[in-house]
Amino acid sequence: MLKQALLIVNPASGNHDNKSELIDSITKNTTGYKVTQWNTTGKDDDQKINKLLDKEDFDLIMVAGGDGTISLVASQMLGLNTPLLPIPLGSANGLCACLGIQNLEDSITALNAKKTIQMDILRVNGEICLHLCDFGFNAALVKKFEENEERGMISYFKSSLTQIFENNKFSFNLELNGESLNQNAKMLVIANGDRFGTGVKINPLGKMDDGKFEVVVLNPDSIKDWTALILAFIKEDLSGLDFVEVFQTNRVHITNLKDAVCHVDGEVIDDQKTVLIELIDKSINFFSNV
Ligand SMILES: Nc1ncnc2c1ncn2[C@@H]1O[C@H](COP(=O)(O)OP(=O)(O)OP(=O)(O)O)[C@@H](O)[C@H]1O
Repeated sequence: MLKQALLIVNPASGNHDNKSELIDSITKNTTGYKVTQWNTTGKDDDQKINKLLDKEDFDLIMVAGGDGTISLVASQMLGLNTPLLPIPLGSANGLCACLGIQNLEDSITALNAKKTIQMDILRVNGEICLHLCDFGFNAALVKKFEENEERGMISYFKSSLTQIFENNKFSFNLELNGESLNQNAKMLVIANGDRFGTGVKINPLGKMDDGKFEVVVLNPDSIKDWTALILAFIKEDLSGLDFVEVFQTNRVHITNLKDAVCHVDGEVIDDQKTVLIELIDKSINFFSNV
């Protein structure tokens, strides 16, 4: 007897010319499943997905979209045992990058290998966060991208250089592991995963199923520091850099003293003066290739 799969598709995510063929090939490649497709609408999708999941018992949930769509579906699956197969059809796909899923073929590989992890989930001021949340340098880039039409790696590189020369300085108070720490930083990253969607490994210690997350404080101040940081990213090893500190925890309270821009899984959230980030006691069963 065929198992039941729900395929949730965001028709508006990413920028794929051949999206409908990709969606068709998902159904063709999931042999053994009867696939029901449901498209997001951009309005009250959380409630609609909640109803769908309530109405029927699915054996598999597939989500084709970007981080925002995967996060939306995941937020309705807390406490469910049903595995979630992410299919990277967004523009950045940071979460999928951390799961070793770069494209549709990788999703199918993970499905066929039946490899899943019980992924830790963070809550950031009440909102679900699967992948990472950061303040300062990278969040300002994400915000520029949201406001700008320009896309692609060249534009990302140009914006990064501008940001380096702008040299915006931020400071934060962190309450974690029973300590209160004041930190100056160009960027503060709260990471469940190990990398950005661009592939840059910002958190080499990151494991998404280890019951903790990392707080990475980066404060490069000179061209020499930035060069050392870029080399460290290439080597995927941030150890030995005196302007980088990494803390592991399951709860941090952040006071954003100089109003750094913040984003959660790629969605910019402005005016976050105080932010509580904690691991919640429920995980989600995600297909993964790592
Ligand atoms: N049918 C729809 N029409 C327009 N917008 C939609 C529709 N369905 C969902 N959305 C919007 O899509 C956004 C989420 O997109 P998502 O993050 O998945 O993709 P992305 O932005 O292309 O990728 P990434 O987050 O990886 O950069 C939400 O803002 C949601 O409101």
